[in-house]
Amino acid sequence: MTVLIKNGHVLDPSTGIDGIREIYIKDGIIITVGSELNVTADKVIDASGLYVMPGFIDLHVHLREPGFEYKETIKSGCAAAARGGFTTICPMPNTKPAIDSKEMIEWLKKKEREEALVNILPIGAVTKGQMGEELSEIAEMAMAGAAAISEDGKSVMSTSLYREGMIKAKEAGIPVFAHCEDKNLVGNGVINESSKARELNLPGISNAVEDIIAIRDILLAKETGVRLHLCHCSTKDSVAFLKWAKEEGLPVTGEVCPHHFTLTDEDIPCDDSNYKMNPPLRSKADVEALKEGLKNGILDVIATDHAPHSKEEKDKSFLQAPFGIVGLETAFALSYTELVETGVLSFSELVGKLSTNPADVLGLNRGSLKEGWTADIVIADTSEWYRIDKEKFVSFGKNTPFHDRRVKGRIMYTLVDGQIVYKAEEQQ
Ligand SMILES: NC(=O)N[C@@H](CC(=O)O)C(=O)O
Ligand SMILES: [Zn+2]
Repeated sequence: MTVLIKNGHVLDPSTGIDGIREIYIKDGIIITVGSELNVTADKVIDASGLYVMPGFIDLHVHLREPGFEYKETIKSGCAAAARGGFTTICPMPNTKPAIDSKEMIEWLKKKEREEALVNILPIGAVTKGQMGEELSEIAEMAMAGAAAISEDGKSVMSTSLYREGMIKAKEAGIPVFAHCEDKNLVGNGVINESSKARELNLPGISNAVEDIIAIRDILLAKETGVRLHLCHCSTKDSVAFLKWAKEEGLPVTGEVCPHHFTLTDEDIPCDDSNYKMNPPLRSKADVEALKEGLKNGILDVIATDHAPHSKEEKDKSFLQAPFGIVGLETAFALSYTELVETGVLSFSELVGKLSTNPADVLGLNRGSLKEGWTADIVIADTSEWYRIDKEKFVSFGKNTPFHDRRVKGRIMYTLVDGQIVYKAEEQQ
């Protein structure tokens, strides 16, 4: 099976290519990237006027299976990923049961082979059942294919247990992905602690809830030498701590979600739980610091924290609805519009944050259009403004604050292993 992608503007920070090229693919492998290749192929994709990039890699998604299939399944989550241009996704372990054993990782890998449209790299829980009491089988999970460990959804509050887990992760050669939230400090907070919280009469979540754990985890990484990745950074001090960690030469990276650099707490119009997520939408000063962090390379990765919930759950009030919003099908457009159109990042830098850098966090041979590498490729149109329509989402979750938002950046094709797994309606 051969594929030729013609006339597209290839944008690949890993090779520095930024211009019109042809890509020739055979049996799922990129054979040649060049000009006037003079080859015939079983399938030709005309990418005139479009950008051709390495497939995006999302280090932070929630697929909800097993246990919460009414929110999302592996199949529907993968379809949403493909529609969003993501060719590899890392599901977090906060399912029921939690992904906390070799058997559960093997189960997920089997599901990937049987029904996943995109690559799945599972993340194992730090503690058994995410109960924070006993470490899970970290070495065994790594052997079975866990790409990292994380307690996402919460922090491991026992510092000594977490330190032990980090040592195990280092021995197993996998990173730790940290959700930074001090459980004792957060109380019943549901929204950023600010005038908005007072206006809506809702209990607040202060920046310190995140910052205290962020610096603790960085210090633990310094002591143990484990590779640490801070999930969904939302505060200016998280960025400052990451900067310090990098200056110290620690193997620490940071991720930010599109909603955290696109919206502030001031944008919350009323008691609408589509604006409720963890960490919460923060202040203007925090958003500015996140953008600055993206620009100067302190924040390496853009991840979605795709957190689907049912309509019934999200129809509840801010106080009662669960935390989380969907992100796979809006991430590229929001990032392109908010960062590239405004000049915060070059387009190539954005592609780095969505593909090359997340690949580097996990040490993957992906996130590049190098010859000889797997043909995981995304093709996008950035020429036209359009409005996000949640009714078009293929994710079961429609819980987004971005319905009807004007954006640029539409995914036209997604290829995994050289196979088209998504094609925009307009191209069908
Ligand atoms: N981010 C969220 O608000 N929710 C996530 C958990 C998480 O990523 O912390 C979820 O699983 O729903
Ligand atoms: Zn989290």
